[in-house]
Amino acid sequence: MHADAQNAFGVYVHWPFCLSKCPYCDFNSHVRHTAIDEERFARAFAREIATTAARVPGRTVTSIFLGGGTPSLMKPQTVGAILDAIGEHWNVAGNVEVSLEANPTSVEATRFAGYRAAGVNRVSLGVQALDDASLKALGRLHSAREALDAVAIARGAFDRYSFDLIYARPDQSAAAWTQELNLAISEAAEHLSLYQLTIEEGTPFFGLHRAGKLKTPDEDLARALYDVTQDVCATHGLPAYEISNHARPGAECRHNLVYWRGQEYAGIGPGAHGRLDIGGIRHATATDKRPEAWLLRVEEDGHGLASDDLLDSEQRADEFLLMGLRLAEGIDPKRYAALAGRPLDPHRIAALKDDGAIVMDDNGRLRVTQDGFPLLDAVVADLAA
Ligand SMILES: C[S@@+](CC[C@H](N)C(=O)[O-])C[C@H]1O[C@@H](n2cnc3c(N)ncnc32)[C@H](O)[C@@H]1O
Ligand code: SF4
Repeated sequence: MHADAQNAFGVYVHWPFCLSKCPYCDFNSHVRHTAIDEERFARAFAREIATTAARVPGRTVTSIFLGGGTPSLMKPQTVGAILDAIGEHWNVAGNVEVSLEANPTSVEATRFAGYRAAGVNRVSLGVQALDDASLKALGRLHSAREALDAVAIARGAFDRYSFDLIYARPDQSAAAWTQELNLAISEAAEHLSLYQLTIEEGTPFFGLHRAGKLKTPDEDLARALYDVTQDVCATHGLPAYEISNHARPGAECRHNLVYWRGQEYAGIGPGAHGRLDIGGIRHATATDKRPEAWLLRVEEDGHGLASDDLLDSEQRADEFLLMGLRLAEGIDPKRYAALAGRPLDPHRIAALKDDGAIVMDDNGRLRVTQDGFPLLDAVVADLAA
């Protein structure tokens, strides 16, 4: 049986606060200049977990991801209270993966030891760049040295750690990125997330880009940077298992695989998304993004849901395609057909194969090729049309 047929159930918990807002980021993150009442938030998280578990009881949690925002601003006791609540309302697999996102600015050894004692067994650090000028341009509060020190602390505290870098940054050459990537790989154990800088609408970078004050690589350079990323990582035993994620085989982030394989997950906390199967129907849930409004809603209603949409078979199949084709393992077209009630169009498959954008492998799985990945959105749009 292929791994994506196995039962998996993830719990995503969103901590929505950061020390400062990075100018490229459009995640649900907020800066507060007064102390955050973590105990009150922890009670609200526990309450929303209880309410969600009542909707999807009896699940065995295989992964938990504490994401943000900056979850490493939480006290270890807050993390412990959240993990205890999950254990109280669902079964938890013996080998559960529990990841926490950390910002190098808020990493210290004692705090990491506290997270480990609370049950976290994997950390993901937002390093973003390994040179100080780029970090400054990205509005980060840490230096490259501090980032590497945080990686060393992570290595000392956890068997499993990963870090994120952003590439295709303004003025980045392929030679400089190759050097930076080699340094990153020498510090990475098993997993790296390598994201191309996206200019998100509504961010300060968007305004600067539109005004011509921030230049991102042109198409050719972006492609060269992408190719360098694939080649250098694969050479060092960290092939891409997803368009932006690289791991030694077996060290993939199990939680993120839940999303990409179209499996079930609960979304807890402000602005968290979930996919729940209730009575054979998939629900797409989203909570209120505003931290304090979410808190009040949970205290009043037991949950902070802002929307709970039922996905029809077409929507479910499209989502399966969109997420699954990001993975190097691709998708099982039979599962698509079962979800959509019709197979993918064989003419479109043939045309994309002729273009070298997709392949059908020996196990009958449909996969996007390395040439196809930079055009992924177009490939998906073509197949789903
Ligand atoms: C939600 S952030 C959480 C990490 C943590 N708050 C930090 O910044 O260290 C997750 C990751 O998304 C990536 N990211 C955020 N905005 C991005 C953008 N506009 N383009 C590319 N990557 C981005 C960064 O690599 C970041 O580490
Ligand atoms: S990149 Fe991370 S630290 Fe910066 S605003 Fe976004 S979530 Fe916060």
